Amino acid sequence: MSTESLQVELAERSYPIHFSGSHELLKKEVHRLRDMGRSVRVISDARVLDAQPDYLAQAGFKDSEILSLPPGEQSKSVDSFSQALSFLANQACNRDCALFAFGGGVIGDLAGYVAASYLRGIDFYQIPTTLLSMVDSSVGGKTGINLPEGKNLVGAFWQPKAVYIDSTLLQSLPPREFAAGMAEVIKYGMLADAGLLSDLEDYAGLSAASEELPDVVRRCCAIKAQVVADDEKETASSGGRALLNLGHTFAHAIENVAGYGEYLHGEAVAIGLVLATRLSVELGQLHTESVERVESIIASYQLPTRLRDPLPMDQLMLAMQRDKKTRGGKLRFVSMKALGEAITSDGVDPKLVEEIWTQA
Ligand SMILES: NC(=O)c1ccc[n+]([C@@H]2O[C@H](COP(=O)([O-])OP(=O)(O)OC[C@H]3O[C@@H](n4cnc5c(N)ncnc54)[C@H](O)[C@@H]3O)[C@@H](O)[C@H]2O)c1
Ligand SMILES: O=C(O)C(=O)C[C@@H](O)[C@H](O)[C@H](O)COP(=O)(O)O
Ligand SMILES: [Zn+2]
Repeated sequence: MSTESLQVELAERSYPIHFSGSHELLKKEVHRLRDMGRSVRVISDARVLDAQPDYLAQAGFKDSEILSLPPGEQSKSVDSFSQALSFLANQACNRDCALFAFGGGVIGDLAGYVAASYLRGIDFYQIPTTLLSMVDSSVGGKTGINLPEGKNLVGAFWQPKAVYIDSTLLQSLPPREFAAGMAEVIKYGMLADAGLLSDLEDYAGLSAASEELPDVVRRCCAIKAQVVADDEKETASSGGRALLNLGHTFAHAIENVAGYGEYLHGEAVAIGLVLATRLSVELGQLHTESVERVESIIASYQLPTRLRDPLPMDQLMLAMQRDKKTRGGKLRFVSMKALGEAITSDGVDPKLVEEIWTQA
């Protein structure tokens, strides 16, 4: 098992993802920035700061440099965005200020978008504290916030300068949040790595204490780093970065229609992965037994495979129309031609999609 850093190769915007010794490396970077006369600020949430009260101080941050927001998806909003910008402006942060995100995907996405926007762009670093943010959201530079009309409808591509992954932070993560992160891990197996998917079947469950976990996290980051390096801004006409969206056209509609926070992002992704598998079967790309296999893997990681209660079809279909992959009013999905090999499928018949929703 390698613990060496990975590099996201993006020419002058390339950056490392650190695994081993990441807390020490973070501390060094904070000192380096201060030695250069630069200021540092952190955006985090109250639950993370409660669960990890000493982590930031030990890395060299002062309390006055930290903005604490309420935990949860509701903080990925225009209001929190505005509050964070005012925090920086009130402290007279200049362009030499470096902003650190200490939290899960909500904090990372929000802080990244703040960094992309404040003074037209300042340096940004990711310190992910959830499994989901370690394997997915801290890497790749998709930043943004939600609107009442749809998930992640506002944002920017803004790459971090470095990502510091310290899996000891997961010791305080609640089991439901750990499971949510596993949904994105399963997604990587389904979209690009059949071997990872069978390993997940063999493990039949993982926790923060599992010896296999660091390797699983690194494998996911390696897939993401490669996909992002090949298609940073999701502009490939087929395949490319859009493949990381497997299950998400369904998932984002669920999150939006049920109300943000009702389903965790990972829980919605888990249901979306089952629906994307069903869609692939209906499109003639996968064997029907794949549905049972995917459901069984997802359930073995304590994730839902179905909606708790039905959601209104018209609202789900409307939310899907706002998906960023939609082109010329036509729905574009990520499907699979094999478990472990995703593809993009254009112009999927909305009637078929409605039929798939009835099985959610
Ligand atoms: N930018 C991307 O590429 C990308 C990828 C995947 C998901 N996302 C986004 O990420 C978000 C979901 O992220 P998430 O699942 O990390 O949720 P989150 O950021 O809401 O964190 C989950 C919860 O766990 C708590 N928490 C975090 N770390 C903790 C720790 N170490 N100990 C104790 N509690 C801790 C938080 O306070 C929060 O209540 C969604 O908004 C999703 O859209 C973005
Ligand atoms: O990094 C990507 O690209 C992804 O699609 C990763 C997803 O897990 C993530 O949820 C992302 O935020 C979705 O992006 P969106 O463009 O569909 O909003
Ligand atoms: Zn996701």
